[in-house]
Amino acid sequence: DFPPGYEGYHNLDEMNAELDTVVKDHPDIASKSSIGKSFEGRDIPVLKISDNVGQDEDEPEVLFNCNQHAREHLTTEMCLRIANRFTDEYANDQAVKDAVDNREIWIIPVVNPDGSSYDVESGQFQGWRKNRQDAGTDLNRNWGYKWGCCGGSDDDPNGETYRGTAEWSAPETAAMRDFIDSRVVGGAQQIKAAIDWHTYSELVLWPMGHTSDDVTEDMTQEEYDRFARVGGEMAQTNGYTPQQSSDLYVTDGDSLDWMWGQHKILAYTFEMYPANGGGIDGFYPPDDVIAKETARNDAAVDILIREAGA
Ligand SMILES: NS(=O)(=O)N[C@@H](Cc1ccccc1)C(=O)O
Ligand SMILES: [Ca+2]
Ligand SMILES: [Ca+2]
Ligand SMILES: [Ca+2]
Ligand SMILES: [Zn+2]
Repeated sequence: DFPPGYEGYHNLDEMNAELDTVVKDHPDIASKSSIGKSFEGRDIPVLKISDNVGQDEDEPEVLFNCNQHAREHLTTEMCLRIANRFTDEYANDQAVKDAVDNREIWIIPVVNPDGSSYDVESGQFQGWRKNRQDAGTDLNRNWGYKWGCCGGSDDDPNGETYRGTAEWSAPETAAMRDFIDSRVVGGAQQIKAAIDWHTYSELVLWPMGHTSDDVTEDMTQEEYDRFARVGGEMAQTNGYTPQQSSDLYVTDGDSLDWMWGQHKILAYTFEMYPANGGGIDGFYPPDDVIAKETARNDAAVDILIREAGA
């Protein structure tokens, strides 16, 4: 479990219990299911929030996914903040009610349950990033858009950005693919916008990651400009720095390139608090920052949900 000073973070059992409580307290607007299993056989839960939650309604869909990278535990707290806010506030916040009544919101708090569990189970942080398949695959280099194309990942299994043996070789990314693919209804992808949450550096990132070019075969100038405009709006509200993800460094097989390249989902990564933390310690802020550093993103989340209907 998490060490002393970190009790406020949810381990896997606590995360699942939290989702169950949300559904129990709000059965008409929340439901829980699984998108599949991790390498070690753990469920990867997904929460759906919407009016008439048991129906697939013709409403723009939005995806928030967290904890692709095991040690980035603050992101799980971000996903749980979204889950709680859009259910608890439904009755008394008109903006929240409008969002829930006119969107279908999907929340995946832990994409990498094996890695996340391994990172804390000894009671001492392991600084682990990858999944727990063999020497570990970096899930954010294993997605299937131009996988391994561009020097943005490692072919050494011991490397921190090891891309895996093939695109989708990690069960966790394959489960994400299958879930997102399943949201194509009548030939149209229903998920219009997404945030893939990471830590740390306080950045709002948009595709493409595999090249530093703004315009590519899969991104027009207009589409790039929309990413930048909305990214700038969101960064305005949380004080993060907005930029193309490749401005940070080139990546291939990352989530954003596939979500946009394959499905034209307006997909961002938020790198959360701290701005800089001096190496490994930056991944482990004490639990007394959770409330502030998750609420800090409420307005950006609202912008993304609005934008899904644009
Ligand atoms: N969270 S992080 O420190 O690993 N940074 C991310 C940054 C990132 C996120 C999304 C697309 C490209 C790059 C990474 O996967 O390297
Ligand atoms: Ca609905
Ligand atoms: Ca729908
Ligand atoms: Ca509705
Ligand atoms: Zn990350």
